[in-house]
Amino acid sequence: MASSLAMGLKDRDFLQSRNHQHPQIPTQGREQRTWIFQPSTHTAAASMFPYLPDPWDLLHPTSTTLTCSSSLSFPFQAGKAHRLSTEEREQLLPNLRAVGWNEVEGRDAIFKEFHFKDFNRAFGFMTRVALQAEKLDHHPEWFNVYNKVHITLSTHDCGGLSERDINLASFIEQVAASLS
Ligand SMILES: C[C@H](O)[C@H](O)[C@H]1CNC2=NC(N)=NC(=O)C2=N1
Repeated sequence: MASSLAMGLKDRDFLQSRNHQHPQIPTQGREQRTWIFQPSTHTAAASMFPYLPDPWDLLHPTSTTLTCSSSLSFPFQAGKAHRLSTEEREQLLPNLRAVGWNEVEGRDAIFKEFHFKDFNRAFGFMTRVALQAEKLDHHPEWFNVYNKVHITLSTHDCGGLSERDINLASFIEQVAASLS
């Protein structure tokens, strides 16, 4: 079954409430979720720091309707992470490779190097990613110099790649696209 790199932005509270309602029945097969984003608010801070994200946008992501698809089973953010199976890797990794993510040699992790126009954009990108990472309780390993950001994703809790990394990579792609 096809899966999409566009799946992202899965809200932990939402997942937990789904899990709470149906704890014994993990949903198998394709998941479709639609996220309706709210318009951005304009604040003094936003005009002073045009490339930093508006906190409203981070809590209520903006102005786009995003349909999220996943062929993987529910839940994945709540509960223990599991390493991606061979089948899941075959589905998901080509999508990631297509947008510049590569597997790390000698380690079960993925890596991508991002370039921005300047430091402001790089730091705005990192700020958005950091806040989402904290919300998901899933954090990137990263390195920044001026306009470059190197990101490695792996799940320490299970010692390798999990769907949490795919989810975060998907979010990262959306943020990078919005800043380029
Ligand atoms: C205790 C806490 O939930 C864990 O340490 C979280 C935090 N952030 C994390 N980030 C990443 N990349 N992998 C993890 O396994 C992980 N685990």
